[in-house]
Amino acid sequence: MVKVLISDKLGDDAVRILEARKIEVVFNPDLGKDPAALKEALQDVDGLAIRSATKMTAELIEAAPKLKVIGRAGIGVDNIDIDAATAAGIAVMNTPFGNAVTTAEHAIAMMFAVARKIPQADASTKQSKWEKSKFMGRELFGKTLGLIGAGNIGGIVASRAQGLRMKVIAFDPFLSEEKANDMGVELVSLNELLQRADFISLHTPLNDKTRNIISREALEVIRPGAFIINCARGGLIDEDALAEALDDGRVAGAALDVFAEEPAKNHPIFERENVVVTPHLGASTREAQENVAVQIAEQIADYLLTGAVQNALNMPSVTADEAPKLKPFINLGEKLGSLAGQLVDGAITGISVRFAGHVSELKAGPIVSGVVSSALKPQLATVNAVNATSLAKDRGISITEEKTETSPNFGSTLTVKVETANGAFSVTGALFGGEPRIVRIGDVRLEASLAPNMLFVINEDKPGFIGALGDVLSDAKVNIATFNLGRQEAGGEAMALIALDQELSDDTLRAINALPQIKRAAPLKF
Ligand SMILES: NC(=O)C1=CN([C@@H]2O[C@H](COP(=O)(O)OP(=O)(O)OC[C@H]3O[C@@H](n4cnc5c(N)ncnc54)[C@H](O)[C@@H]3O)[C@@H](O)[C@H]2O)C=CC1
Ligand SMILES: O=C(O)C(=O)COP(=O)(O)O
Repeated sequence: MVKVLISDKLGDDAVRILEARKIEVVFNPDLGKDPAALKEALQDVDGLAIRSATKMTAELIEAAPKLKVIGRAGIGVDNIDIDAATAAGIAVMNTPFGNAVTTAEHAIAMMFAVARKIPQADASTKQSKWEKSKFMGRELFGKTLGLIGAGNIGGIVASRAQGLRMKVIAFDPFLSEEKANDMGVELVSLNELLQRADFISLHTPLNDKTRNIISREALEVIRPGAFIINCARGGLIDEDALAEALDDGRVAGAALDVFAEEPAKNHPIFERENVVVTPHLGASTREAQENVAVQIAEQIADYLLTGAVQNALNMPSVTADEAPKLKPFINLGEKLGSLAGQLVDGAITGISVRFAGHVSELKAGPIVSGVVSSALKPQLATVNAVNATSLAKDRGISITEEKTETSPNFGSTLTVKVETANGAFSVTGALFGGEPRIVRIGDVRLEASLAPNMLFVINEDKPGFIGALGDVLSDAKVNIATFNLGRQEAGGEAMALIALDQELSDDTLRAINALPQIKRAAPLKF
């Protein structure tokens, strides 16, 4: 039975959805905070659903031998070592839209809270102080809001702020002018934003480019009296420099939902009067949590049960409709890649996949990943379908695809060509009753299904060879299951793919290679 662990606080709907799909669920919402216990619990799970409290480090990923998917019920994935997950063949998914509105609303709420000192006024009033003049605020109308990052959440914040009649400018190097125009947002440089914005709100992911984007230097050029709102990630701001800027008045106030270290307790910035804080509540509404719980449970179940891939950060998407159509071709591609990868000599420099017939209408990415991972397997033990194309790229191996709509003799064929410095090897396959068959090797037609143990032979097409080969195998007590022959012309070069019931020993292989007609004999494993 497929097993999924939920190690963070997730809506009950997630458990209901997974169990309805006959998945065993272990729901322990406190496990994410206890890495040692989490490590133990990861031993035998196929899927993991998390929020931000669970930190999926390389060490934990390594300790999860069966894990196939990590599902983040939310947006930010900086708590997951995606490179380590990819290397381990684990799909990483998030729910990019489920909590975006809620988080944008929190940013707007925080902007109001810090501009009108609502939390401070609330606390004082409840202490019966009635400090009306102490809590003089700032109006948002007509002010400039500077967004650092204007994607999903930033875009929603922009539209809400425009409703408040604020002027919205943004620094986002990946946002096109066209999209910014559609949003009614003026694109500016980071420096210009810092100098012009009355309110600055952060909405980028945390990565090496964005870490400390509000640095000490940035705080030095910031428009005096600006407010900063951060509902994205703590690591985006140099917190020590912010504390100083708050103290000397350069920054009028800060509203922080997120912190470099979480949970943030006794943080020095809490002592500042002009700071409003919440405990990473951006996504915490009933609506958003329902959305992300349902979405991640469905994505994890789909992936584990059908192979459909949605919202993955390290794999191409495959819809639930596409998955069953792709599956047999992925299998065929893997077999062809494996055959070619086992037979080429020397480091692979290029892999090409030719799609002919109906298969050319399917999504190529997952099939190509299957081909590349199985072709590279004999040379790269760590390769898998998730990391195959990126590993190939790192090694300078060219990956090409070609599509033609017709396939003369079959409904669909896949041809895989693997190149090395010593030459190229190409093999074509098709599906017969949904099962992979080899239909051509190089220019030679032959028809063979694949078995766990096989022998590939190239020989001179002369009488007596098959009998001699049969004798060697029979002496070694190796039974021939199927024998598939092909040749271009009589008396020329012939080829055979032979399925064996037993594994070949080195001695038997030596004896086969010693046969006079033999040009090449190589064992294959599938
Ligand atoms: N406080 C909370 O509870 C929540 C926080 N978040 C955080 O909000 C972040 C943003 O979420 P979305 O808007 O959905 O992501 P998104 O991917 O739609 O938008 C991010 C934007 O940042 C931009 N960007 C990337 N690198 C940049 C850089 N170096 N400088 C400036 N802009 C850059 C991108 O081009 C993109 O437009 C998430 O990554 C997550 O960390 C998300 C949900 C809840
Ligand atoms: O979705 C995100 O990126 C968030 O930061 C939300 O975090 P949470 O699920 O509330 O721990």
